[in-house]
Amino acid sequence: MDDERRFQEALRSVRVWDTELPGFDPDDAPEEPVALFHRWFAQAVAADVVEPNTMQVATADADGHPDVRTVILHEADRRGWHFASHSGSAKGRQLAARPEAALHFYWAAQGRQVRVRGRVATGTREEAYEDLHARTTGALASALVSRQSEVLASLDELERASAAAWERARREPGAHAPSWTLYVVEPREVEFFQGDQDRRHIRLRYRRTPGGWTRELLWP
Ligand SMILES: Cc1cc2nc3c(=O)[nH]c(=O)nc-3n(C[C@H](O)[C@H](O)[C@H](O)COP(=O)(O)O)c2cc1C
Repeated sequence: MDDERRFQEALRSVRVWDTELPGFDPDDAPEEPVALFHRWFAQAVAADVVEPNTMQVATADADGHPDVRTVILHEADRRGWHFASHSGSAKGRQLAARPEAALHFYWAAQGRQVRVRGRVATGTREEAYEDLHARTTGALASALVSRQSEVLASLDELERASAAAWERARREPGAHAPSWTLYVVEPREVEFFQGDQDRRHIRLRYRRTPGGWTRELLWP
């Protein structure tokens, strides 16, 4: 059997939501989307969802071509959804030129998806510093290797730069990582999707309106 055939068989053998899924009553949803996100996040942790704090961030480049990657959620509050990265990376440059993003969470064990769209605010240098130094030595070492998304000549070069960054992070825990930047996606629209075995999926969208948030159901 060739690889393509094996791939197709593996693909068709996968079942989606072949498990007990939680319910979701939109009438019981709070007025603000971040409150529902907090509720769902706590339920994801309780349900042992693997790495529920990872999310996909979509941006667009100067030609309008979409781009997407995974990052770690650092906070979700009234301001928005926070993550951190290097200002010189592809996403950093794209956000500097066009500060708009979409976020995506998928928690498979619960058949839940959360989507956020909005403008992206850049945190201050102090906020980025505080955010980074509240994290692990590994996070600091990684931030000190600041050439994210540049072409790498060899794995040896990475090995040397990483070893030097770990050594510095251990010796100088207060070191600055100048390109490390905090980004906050300020929600304009947030959608909560609850999958259902009978495919009567529930979608609840929050839209920011002058008076606050409008909630509406969407056809699945
Ligand atoms: C689970 C996981 C978590 C990640 N977290 C971050 C993160 O918090 N910040 C970050 O800059 N990159 C993170 N990355 C790496 C990004 O996905 C991506 O490779 C990198 O940021 C370069 O993206 P860009 O070229 O679009 O800028 C993570 C990757 C994975 C798989």
